[in-house]
Amino acid sequence: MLLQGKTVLITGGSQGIGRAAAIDCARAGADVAINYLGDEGEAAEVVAAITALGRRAIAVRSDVADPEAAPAFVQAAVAALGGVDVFVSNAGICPFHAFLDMPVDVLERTMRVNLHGAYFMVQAAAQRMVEQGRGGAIIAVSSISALVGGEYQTHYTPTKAGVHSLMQSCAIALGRHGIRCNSVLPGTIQTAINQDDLADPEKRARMAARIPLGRLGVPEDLAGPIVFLASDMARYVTGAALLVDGGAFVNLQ
Ligand SMILES: NC(=O)C1=CN([C@@H]2O[C@H](COP(=O)(O)OP(=O)(O)OC[C@H]3O[C@@H](n4cnc5c(N)ncnc54)[C@H](OP(=O)(O)O)[C@@H]3O)[C@@H](O)[C@H]2O)C=CC1
Ligand SMILES: C[C@H](O)[C@@H]1OC(=O)[C@H](O)[C@@H]1O
Repeated sequence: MLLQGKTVLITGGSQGIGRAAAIDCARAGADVAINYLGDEGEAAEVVAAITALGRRAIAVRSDVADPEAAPAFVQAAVAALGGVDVFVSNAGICPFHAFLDMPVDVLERTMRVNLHGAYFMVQAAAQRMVEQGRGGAIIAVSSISALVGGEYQTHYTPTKAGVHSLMQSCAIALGRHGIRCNSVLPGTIQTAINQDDLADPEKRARMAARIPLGRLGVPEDLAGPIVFLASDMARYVTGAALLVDGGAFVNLQ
């Protein structure tokens, strides 16, 4: 099994992409700690699903935007599961809004959760990995939006470009410790984050029409690429960005 004996930490693991990644990491042999913010019931379901696979799991409720949350999450995972081998920085929000009247609080919250939150969490995980002295793998969930714009995502796309850039710089800073840092760039994946946006049938059809593989993504489409980057199969891969978008990005005409 690709992640046998590893401990994986995932932020935003209670639903969507984080949930699918948490369960597939467990299926690949890992014990898993998830962080989440809102629904305790959903987090408990993920823990139950992982336990049913014969792996250990914990859920820690905290806001990734809070700098104190990062060391606390890592410490809780170490206390319960024994260490940190893989860290997946996934938690994120995308409150769609027009540019010209963007409220300051929406802009700042999006930056704090998506970018500052990723920074604090990745830093705390890396500190622990360096202390352990056995290397590790860090994967950030960036986006196709790191490479292309969105009319109602002017506050969001810079955070995703930032997360991608964070992984590139961390690959350099942490390479000497045997810690690999990569990002995945999902296209449009049907989750709670875009439920309202994709409720417009015309927009949904337009988004799907530009995807060569012929459909929008589902969270499970990200799980395989994340497990791969977490595993020793990717042992010489660092500083890379893996588009997981059904081909949407390359489809100009
Ligand atoms: N869906 C898509 O099309 C794409 C998504 N992405 C990225 O994937 C990541 C996951 O998104 P997705 O699965 O779609 O979204 P979901 O809304 O389904 O899941 C988001 C997860 O993040 C958690 N979360 C949100 N805010 C915080 C916070 N402040 N602190 C801790 N946890 C938090 C949520 O917890 P809770 O539910 O408890 O609040 C939930 O577990 C995001 O970074 C997003 O930007 C990238 C490209 C495309
Ligand atoms: C939330 C969006 O639907 C989703 O998030 C992204 O990062 C991409 O822009 C997707 O379209």
